Amino acid sequence: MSGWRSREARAFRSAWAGLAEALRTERHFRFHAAAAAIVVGLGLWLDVSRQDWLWLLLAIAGVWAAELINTAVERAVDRISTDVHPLAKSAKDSAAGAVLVTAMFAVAVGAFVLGPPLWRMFFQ
Ligand SMILES: Nc1ncnc2c1ncn2[C@@H]1O[C@H](COP(=O)(O)OP(=O)(O)OP(=O)(O)O)[C@@H](O)[C@H]1O
Repeated sequence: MSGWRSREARAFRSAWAGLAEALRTERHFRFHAAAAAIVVGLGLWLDVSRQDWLWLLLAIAGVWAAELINTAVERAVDRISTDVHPLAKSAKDSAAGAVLVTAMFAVAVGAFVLGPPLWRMFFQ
């Protein structure tokens, strides 16, 4: 393999390892992965439109990406020092806030996209 290709392959393997490690070690990430699996299952079952799939996938990707960045911030902060410090708290709280924002967006998308067909199915 050429140098460029092997560098790309290594970068891809590292990125994949980061995702796999988060799945293995981060409780919150596993929760989001399970939620995503349920949403995808519901989307298939309710046969949502292609446009709605884009919203659902955007919401899932946003939460996963924010959760991975949150994990990276937590580990980088702890790598520097585990001492209690207001800046360490601020960095971790901000990163957690990013996850919260994307999770709220995902809940809204889920309610808009899956709410009406679920309502029709169970109550009409
Ligand atoms: N070094 C620190 N200095 C001050 N406050 C901290 C420090 N480390 C953590 N905290 C506070 O504790 C909270 C939880 O931090 P922690 O590193 O345990 O992450 P977590 O949210 O429990 O995530 P996880 O369960 O994925 O490890 C942070 O959001 C922050 O408010």
